[in-house]
Amino acid sequence: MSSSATMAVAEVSSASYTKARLLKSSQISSLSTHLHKHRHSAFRPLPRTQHARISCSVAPNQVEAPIPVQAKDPKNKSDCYGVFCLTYDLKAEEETKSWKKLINVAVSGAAGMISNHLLFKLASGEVFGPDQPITLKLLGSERSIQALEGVAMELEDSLYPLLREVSIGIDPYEVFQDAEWALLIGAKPRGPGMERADLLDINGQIFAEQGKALNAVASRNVKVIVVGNPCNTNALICLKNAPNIPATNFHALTRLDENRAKCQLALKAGVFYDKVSNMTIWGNHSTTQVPDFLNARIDGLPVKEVIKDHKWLEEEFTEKVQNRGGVLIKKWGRSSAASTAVSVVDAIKSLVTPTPEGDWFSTGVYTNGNPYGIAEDIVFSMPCRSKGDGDYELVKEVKFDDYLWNRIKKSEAELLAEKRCVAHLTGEGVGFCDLPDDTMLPGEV
Ligand SMILES: NC(=O)C1=CN([C@@H]2O[C@H](COP(=O)(O)OP(=O)(O)OC[C@H]3O[C@@H](n4cnc5c(N)ncnc54)[C@H](OP(=O)(O)O)[C@@H]3O)[C@@H](O)[C@H]2O)C=CC1
Ligand SMILES: O=C([O-])CC(=O)C(=O)O
Repeated sequence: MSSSATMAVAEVSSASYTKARLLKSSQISSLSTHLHKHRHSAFRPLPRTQHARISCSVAPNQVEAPIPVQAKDPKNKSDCYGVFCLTYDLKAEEETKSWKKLINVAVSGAAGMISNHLLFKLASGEVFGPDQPITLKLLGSERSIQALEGVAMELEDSLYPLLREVSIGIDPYEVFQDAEWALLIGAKPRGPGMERADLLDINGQIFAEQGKALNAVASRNVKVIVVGNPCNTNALICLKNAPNIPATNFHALTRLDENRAKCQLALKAGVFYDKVSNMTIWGNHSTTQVPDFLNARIDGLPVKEVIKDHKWLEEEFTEKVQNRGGVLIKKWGRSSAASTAVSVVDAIKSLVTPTPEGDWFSTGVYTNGNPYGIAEDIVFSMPCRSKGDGDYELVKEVKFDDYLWNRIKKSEAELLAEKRCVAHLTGEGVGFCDLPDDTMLPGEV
């Protein structure tokens, strides 16, 4: 069925929304963009017109007039934004076997810089594929709700055929409802003079609340990618607050570090970066992270056989990757946003497509029964493979030498200290911060 056939829409007035509060006219765009009600939201504008789901039963190459269906019970009607309230009966489309079932993707910090790149990639089909319709559920805050409306308007204006529904809200218990992917990007940036312990506490509270919300309302198999820093410990807090979701479903984003490491090795070896494989980032997404040149390969060969300057590998290369984010901030005046969004795309794709034979990817995952001897009960970046089903397994065939292992232990010590610092947020007692030294996020150098 052509996408134009699937896009037949109509709108139905619903008298049943008697409790509706009207948007101020200045808040209503010419496209009738609006927010629907938000149960716990401080910001609860409601539309003048209720749009109902439309049945669109068509045979291939035929477009039938859309058949209005009963407006849903307002209590059950999911929130939606503007043109995305005009939806399609996917069941009819599924009969054609050409579309997959709609997938629900929740994004926090949706009005931020990373999201400004990521959302458009998600909507375009670049991430989940050209036959995968998508719902975007965008989480903001009172501070960002206007900006979030702007984001939703830009999504409307982009006319993505795969983007079927967009909702915006400030309550994670609403926005995360039935989420199958949760991309947790929103977090307070560390300001001048702020202690790492303060950042852990402030952002930890955000991730504790969001973990609880996911636990309560998300799909039982939701995959969670934590981007907001400090992402490893935020991911740990999140998973501890979501005991009904498998801990293996939580990831801290270290894919940007992997991509940065591949780029530096390619530059040094004088090859295009697609020749670099088996790149592991071990540990924390911080300046203690360990880009592993012992197991990585260039054109199928061990890196150390291709790059003979081992001093460069141990010193310059490692520091370059660890500090790349900070150097970029100095140039740009803000942290990596586009390349982070690209790396989120890579991270998701690595989980939904089978890993190429012999290769692997890095992601920060829960260390429960890891084969390497890394401390249990933290979120640590390690080498993984996926069958493409959204899950992963740890790669066993990696080797260690003293250099690599000592570095891994340093990052492990940092993560254990971060964990002690947030014990009050993981339900494990009183938080006590004895961070080894004030190690930094990649962007803080
Ligand atoms: N893991 C990785 O590889 C990388 C991680 N990052 C991290 O990703 C996160 C987002 O980066 P980016 O999109 O560039 O940042 P932005 O500053 O553009 O957006 C961050 C969003 O976080 C939200 N936020 C939540 N709590 C607060 C708070 N207390 N104060 C201010 N804002 C808050 C805001 O949204 P709202 O008001 O809607 O809640 C804001 O829009 C940061 O933590 C950054 O350090 C960045 C690059 C790489
Ligand atoms: O510290 C930051 O916000 C930026 C960051 O994580 C990175 O560039 O890797």
